[in-house]
Amino acid sequence: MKKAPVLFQDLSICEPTRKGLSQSKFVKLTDIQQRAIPLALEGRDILGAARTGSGKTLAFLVPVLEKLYTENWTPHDGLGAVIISPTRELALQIFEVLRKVGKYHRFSAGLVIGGKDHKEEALRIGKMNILVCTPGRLLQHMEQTPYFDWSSLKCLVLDEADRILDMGFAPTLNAIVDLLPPDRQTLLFSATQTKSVKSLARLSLKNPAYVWAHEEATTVTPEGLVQRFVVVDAKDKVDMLHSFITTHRNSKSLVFLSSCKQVRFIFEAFRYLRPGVTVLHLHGKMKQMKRLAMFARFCETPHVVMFATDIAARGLDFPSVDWVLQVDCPEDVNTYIHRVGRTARYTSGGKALLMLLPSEARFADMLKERKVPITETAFNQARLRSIAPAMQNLVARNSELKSLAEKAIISYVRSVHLQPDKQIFQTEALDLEGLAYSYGLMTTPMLRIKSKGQPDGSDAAPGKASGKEEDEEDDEDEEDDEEDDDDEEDEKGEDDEEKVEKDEDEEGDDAEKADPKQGAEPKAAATGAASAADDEDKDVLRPGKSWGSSAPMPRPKVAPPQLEAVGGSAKRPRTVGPRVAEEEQDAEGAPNEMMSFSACLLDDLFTVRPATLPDKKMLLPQGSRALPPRHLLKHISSDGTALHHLGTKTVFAEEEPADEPEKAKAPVQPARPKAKGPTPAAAAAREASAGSYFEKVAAKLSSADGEARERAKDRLRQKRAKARAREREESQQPQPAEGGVRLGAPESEAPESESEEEEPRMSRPNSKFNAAAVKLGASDDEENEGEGEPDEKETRRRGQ
Ligand SMILES: Nc1ncnc2c1ncn2[C@@H]1O[C@H](COP(=O)(O)OP(=O)(O)OP(=O)(O)O)[C@@H](O)[C@H]1O
Repeated sequence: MKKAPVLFQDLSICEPTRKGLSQSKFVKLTDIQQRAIPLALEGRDILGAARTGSGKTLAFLVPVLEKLYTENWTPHDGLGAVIISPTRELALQIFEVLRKVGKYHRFSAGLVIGGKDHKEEALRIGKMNILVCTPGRLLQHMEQTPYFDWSSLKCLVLDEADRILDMGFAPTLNAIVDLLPPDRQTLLFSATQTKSVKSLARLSLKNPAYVWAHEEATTVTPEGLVQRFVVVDAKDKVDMLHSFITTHRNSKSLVFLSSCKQVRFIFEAFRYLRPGVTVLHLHGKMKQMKRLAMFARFCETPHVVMFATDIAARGLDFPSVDWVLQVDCPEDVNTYIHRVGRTARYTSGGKALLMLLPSEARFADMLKERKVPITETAFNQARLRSIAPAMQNLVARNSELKSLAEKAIISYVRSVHLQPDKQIFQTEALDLEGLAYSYGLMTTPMLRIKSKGQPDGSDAAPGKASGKEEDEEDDEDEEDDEEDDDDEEDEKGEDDEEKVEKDEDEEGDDAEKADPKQGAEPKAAATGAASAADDEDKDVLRPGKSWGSSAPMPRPKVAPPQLEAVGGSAKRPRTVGPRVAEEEQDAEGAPNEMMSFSACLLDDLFTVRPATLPDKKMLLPQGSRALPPRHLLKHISSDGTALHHLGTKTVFAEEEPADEPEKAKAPVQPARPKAKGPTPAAAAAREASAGSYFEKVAAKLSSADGEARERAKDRLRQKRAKARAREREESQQPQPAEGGVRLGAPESEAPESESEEEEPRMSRPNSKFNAAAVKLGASDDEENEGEGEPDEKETRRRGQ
C-alpha cells in the first residue's frame, strides 16, 4: 500500500499550487487531506467525511486547482469547476481560501451568491473558470444568463454535501445536476454523512472513493472539544444565558437559537441589558451586507457574543471561538455536531454547552449513542441572577421589543412544533407561560392550533424551510428584514395595534429553523401534507389568526406581581429605542458603507477582462455613494494586501461627501435607557429623532397629490402633538421600583457593554478576509481594475 503523504511537498502537485499552499503556511496535511487528495488527484470521485474543523476545504480545493492545471485550462476555456456551498458565508469563506492557495494560478474565479445584482454578475460569469456559489444563484444564472456556458465543466464540488443534498435544496440541485455534463469529477464533503443513497445516485458518481477520516475514532466531534449539557426549565433559559454571558466576558462565544425572531429579540434585549461584552447577531433575514459585516466582525473581535440561527452552524471557520452555547435544542444530532464544530477547530480546543428542556433530556442520550462525548453539568445557582424583572421593564416600556418578544415566542413554538422528532420536541410540554415570563411578557402571545388537513400557509410545511432558511430565501428574507427596518423607522408614530397586525403578517415568513434535514425521512420533509400524515397531532401554529376549527390556546396571565415589582410602565419611550440604538451601533457600517463592502466582494466578478467592463462609475448604484470602506477595512483585514487591494477605491472617496467618513469614524454613542424621565439630552435626541421621522414622512408626502397631502399633513400635525404629549407624560413618570433595571442607568452603574461603543479590534493575522489576487495569480494592477456594484435585490428565482 502506498504511503500517505504527510507534507504538501510530498504530493505530486504543480508549482503554482505548491507555492500558494506554502505561502498560506499550509505545510502538513490533515487526516482527511492525506486520504482524500491523492485519490482525487487520480481522478476518482470522492465521498469525504471528517470531523468539523479538520481541513476539508483544502481537501477539495487542491484537487480542483490541479484538475484544471493538468487539463491545461486557460482563462479562455470557460467554466471548469463549480463549488457549491449551502450558505453565502461559507461560499465566501471557501472563496477566500481559494484566492489564497490559488494565487499563483492564472485561472479566474468568481463568487456567485444571492443578494447581489444579477445583471452585473451575468456580464462576467461567463468568463469565470472556477465558481464558488450557492445553489439557487447558480441555477438562476444557468437558466437566465445567455452566455453562461458550463458544457465543458470538469469538476463539481459539494461542500456540506449532506446539507445540499437534503430535501430543502433537492429541487435546485436536481435541476443543476441535470444541466451539468455527466463526464466530470465529483467531490462531496461534509462533517456528517449523507445517508440517502437516492441523493447520491442523482449525482451520478462514478466508482466513488469513500473517505471517512475518523471512522475508527471513539468520538465524532473534535478531540479538543469539551461538551456539557444542562437541563433547564424554559423560564430559566434567559437568566442562564445572561449569567453565562456576564461570566464569560473575556471569551468569544457563539449562541445558537432556533429562529430569526428569537435571535433578533435576544440580541435587542441584551443590548439594552448591557452585559459588558460586544453582542452581535446573525440570521437569514438580515440584509446581505449586514450579514457579511456581522460575519466579518465576529471573526475580527476577540471578546464577543454572537446570537445566531443555524445559518452559522455549518462550515464557518470563525477564528478562536471559545464557547458554543446552544440555548435551544438542535433539530438533530448532525446539527448539534455542526454547531459545536464552530469551536475546537484544527488543533485548538473549545467548549460547548447545550441547554435542554426537561422534555428534551433524551437528546443527550441520542448524542451519546452517536459517539458524542457529552456529560451533564449544573449551573452554579449562586451565580444565577434573575433578569426577568429587567426584561419585563424593558418590554413594558418598548412596544417594538414587546412585539419582537411575542414574535420570538411564536416562531420558537412553531419551530418546535414542526420538528419531526416528536419524542424530543413536544409542543404540548412547552412551558409557554414561563417562556413568556422570561421574555418579559405579561401574557403569552396568542397561538392557535390548526387541525390537520386544513388549508395551510407556507410555513406549515416543514420542508419549506429546509435548506432554504438561509441563503436560498434571499429576496424574501432581505425584503422582510428591510421591511422590518423600515417599519421600525416608519411606524414610530403609528398605533401599536397597527404595528402588531403588520408584524403578524410578516410572521409567516419566519421559518428559519424548521428543517427536518437528513434525520427526518425525506418524505416527511417534503410536504406539509406528509408531515400531517406523519403525526396525528401535528397541527400548525399560526400567530393570532383563526384557522377553521382551530381552537385558541389559553392565554394565561403571567405573574403580574413581578411587573408591579419592577414598576415598569406600559408607556413606551417613543424614540430612543433599540432601533435607534442599532442605527447608532451600525453607524460604522451604515448602509452606504455596507454597499461598499459588498462592492469589495463583488470585485471578484469585476476583474476578468477589465478592459471590457463598463466605466467604473457606471457600476455604482444610482445616487449611492461608493464610500471606500476604509473604516470597514478594519473589519475585513489588517493585512497590507487587502488594504492595498481595496484601497484602490479611494478614487471614489474623493467623490464622497466630506461628512460621511467623519460620521463613520465618530464614536458611536449608545442609546442609554433612562433612569427617570428624559434627561435634557435624551429629550433633545427624542425630539430630533421624532423630527427626522416626521421630516421623512413629509418628504414622502411631497410627491403625493395635493388633497391627500393636506390630509396627511393634518395627520402629521396630530401625531406631532401626540408625540409631544407623550414626551411630557414620560418626563413625569415614576422611577422603577426596587429590583427593576433602571433604564438609562448612569454610566458608572451600567455594566460596561461594548456592544454599541467599542470599535471592533483590528483583525488578526489569520483574517478570513485577506484579499489576495482576485484573478488567481493576477497582478495587482490587473486585479484592481474592477469596481463596486449596485446592491439591488435579486429577482426571485424560478421554481423556488
Ligand atoms: N493542512 C493544514 N495545516 C494547517 N491548518 C490547516 C490545514 N488544513 C486546514 N487548516 C485550518 O484548519 C481550519 C479548519 O479548516 P476547514 O475550514 O477546511 O475545516 P472543515 O473540515 O471544512 O470544517 P467544517 O466541517 O466545520 O466545515 C482552518 O482554519 C484552516 O485554515
